[in-house]
Amino acid sequence: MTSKTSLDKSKIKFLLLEGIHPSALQVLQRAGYTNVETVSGALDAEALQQKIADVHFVGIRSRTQLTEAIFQAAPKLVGVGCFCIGTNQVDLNAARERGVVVFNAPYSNTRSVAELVLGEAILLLRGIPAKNAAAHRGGWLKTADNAFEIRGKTLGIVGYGSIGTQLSVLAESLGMQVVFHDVVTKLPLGNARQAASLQELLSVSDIVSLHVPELPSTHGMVGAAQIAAMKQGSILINASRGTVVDIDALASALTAGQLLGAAIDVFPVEPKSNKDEFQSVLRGMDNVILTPHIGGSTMEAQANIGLEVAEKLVKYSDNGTTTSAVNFPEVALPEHPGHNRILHVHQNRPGVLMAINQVFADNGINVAGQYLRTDEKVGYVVIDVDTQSSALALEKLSQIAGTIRCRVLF
Ligand SMILES: NC(=O)c1ccc[n+]([C@@H]2O[C@H](COP(=O)([O-])OP(=O)(O)OC[C@H]3O[C@@H](n4cnc5c(N)ncnc54)[C@H](O)[C@@H]3O)[C@@H](O)[C@H]2O)c1
Ligand SMILES: O=C(O)CC[C@@H](O)C(=O)O
Repeated sequence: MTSKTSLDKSKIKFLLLEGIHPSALQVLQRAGYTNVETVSGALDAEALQQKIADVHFVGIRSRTQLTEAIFQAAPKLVGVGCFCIGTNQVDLNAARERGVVVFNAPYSNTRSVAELVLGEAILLLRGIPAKNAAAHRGGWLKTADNAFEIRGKTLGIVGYGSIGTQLSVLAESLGMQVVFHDVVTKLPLGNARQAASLQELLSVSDIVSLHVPELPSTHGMVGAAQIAAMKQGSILINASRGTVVDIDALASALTAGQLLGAAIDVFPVEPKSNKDEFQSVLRGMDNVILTPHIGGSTMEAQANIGLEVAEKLVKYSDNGTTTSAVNFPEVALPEHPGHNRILHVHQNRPGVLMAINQVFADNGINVAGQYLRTDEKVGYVVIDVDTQSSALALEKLSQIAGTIRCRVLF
């Protein structure tokens, strides 16, 4: 599979889905990319397959599934921007094998999630969701029964990464004790401590909050057995991914009164748009805060994400830099004044690099700069050449066996 692109900016097409913040559009336009289509929601597979056929860069959030079939339908695609943290909605291998670079925003919404979780913990400890629901129906639940301060309570954080650590610091500032569980040994912040196991965390925590990525190993990691191991009267919060918690098991534990309450922001199946009905066995439970996957949805976070990811796409499109790509060899490149830059993505197997260099020797093309990074599957070579040599070099490099994609930047 070989393809070539060497387009001026007005011909490079961007498709931004799922209501990505206008800050992204501004970055693209400032950088000279005017061919940008924005769509407020996600597209279903069929509509996306049609629309993506002539697109070079696509921007998505968590609702758009970029599957192998979608990549097959996108011969011109060179880059994906996930305007969020999670990249589980993208088949990262399918992208890499086609030379499509995927970027995300690993930090911009972490504070928003941490703040939401803390707010929910306070509200649930006081029984506010149920009191609020009752008041809306004309009820008056004035009681201190089962209402607690957050001070002195133990917060169990599962997944001590960017969000988990922020939450840890904020929780301690409120006087909480923090215990965390992670598959990696992590430096505890403040007075937090790493639990010996998930089991231990569940057994000591008043509130358990989940912050792991969607992975095969996190699928169903909180099921009936783990919920049963939680303290009587404790609280479960999930703002990670819907596949992490067995919702039926959670509903049973809430009905049985084992848990005081829960806050769930992410679900195994989420509505495709704001017009579709949300279905869950948790609907109607007054001690459960249900939110529509908005942990990271604040104006601040979305504006920052728009800037961050759009800048990464622009940088890759302008000069080939792949720094912080989630599926691709990372190369930080200088500018290339006075030269054309060729980007060559190839299968990482013996002989390809030699063939690349042979092209320059055989054709008398002087190399002004060369940069290489590989991973186990893919090699990414960037070569700066004299402007008059780039067409010939592009033609010859594109013919090398093992070439996935070759294009030139002016
Ligand atoms: N609700 C929202 O709107 C929202 C917003 C942002 C992120 N998220 C989700 O939250 C997740 C976490 O975000 P982050 O930025 O903190 O990610 P991160 O990668 O910084 O941290 C994840 C942590 O989980 C740990 N981990 C992985 N597998 C584990 C396992 N099986 N058991 C225990 N720990 C495990 C990792 O070692 C890492 O420390 C994201 O992947 C995303 O899915 C949701
Ligand atoms: O904005 C979204 O759709 C996803 C937000 C969040 O889950 C993330 O992964 O950053």
